[in-house]
Amino acid sequence: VVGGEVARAHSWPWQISLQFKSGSSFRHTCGGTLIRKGWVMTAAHCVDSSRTWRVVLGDHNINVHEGSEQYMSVSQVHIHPNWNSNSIAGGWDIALLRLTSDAVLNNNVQLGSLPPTGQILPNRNPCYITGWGRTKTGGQISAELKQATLPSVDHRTCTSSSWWGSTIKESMVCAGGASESGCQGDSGGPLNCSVGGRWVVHGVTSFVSSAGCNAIRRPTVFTRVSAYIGWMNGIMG
Ligand SMILES: CC(C)c1ccc(NC(=O)[C@@H]2CCCN2C(=O)[C@H](CCCC[NH3+])NC(=O)C(F)(F)F)cc1
Repeated sequence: VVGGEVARAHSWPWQISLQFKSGSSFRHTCGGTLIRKGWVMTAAHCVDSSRTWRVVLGDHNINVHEGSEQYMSVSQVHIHPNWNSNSIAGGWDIALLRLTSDAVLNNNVQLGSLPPTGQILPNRNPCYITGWGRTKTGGQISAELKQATLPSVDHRTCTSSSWWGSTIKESMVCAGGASESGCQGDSGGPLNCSVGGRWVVHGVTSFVSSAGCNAIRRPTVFTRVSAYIGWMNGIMG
């Protein structure tokens, strides 16, 4: 996350760290959202390589064992069937991870709320991106979970020629302001939007400009969760 601030610990208790085994330890690669006790929603581009995954729940500083963490193995990766790893602009950048055991819900670990099918946010709806991604273009990932306000940018603006143009599909959400954005390592994590006084996960962090994370007129692009409710329910049962 570029800009914003370090989140108060466990204030986004559905945020997970997706990590892969590297030698004898695990490395953070993406974010994700706990949506059922046994299911995590993330980005397809995070899991389209065969690795040994683990999901860490209830984390704040990913480099420190704080005692609030739950370490879960992944028994199945369900990547959207239409996902094409050669075309991030094609959309479909969503995946579900089946955990080997159910999370224990508590103050540090809670389920994220999903929007109803088809719900589209009004322009400039208040939203926060959260993640342990890089804190500036080409920088290091953050040890502590960060948050930044990213007002949603409506489709008409985001698809205009001086913005992202036709790269943006109906199944995507743009959000970002001047200096705040997502960055590498935030992929797969939630775009948390305030709707009716409650936090609803409206986006899965998908991509930013290859010219820089907070490039002007290239807001962060998210998979629109409300376009995939049916698919997710079909998988999770
Ligand atoms: C559609 C096309 C014009 C296009 C648009 C944006 C990009 N962006 C990128 O490639 C930048 C640079 C590093 C990774 N990255 C990204 O946007 C990666 C997803 C890459 C998936 C492709 N393998 N996502 C993220 O960094 C983010 F923001 F989600 F955390 C690449 C191509």
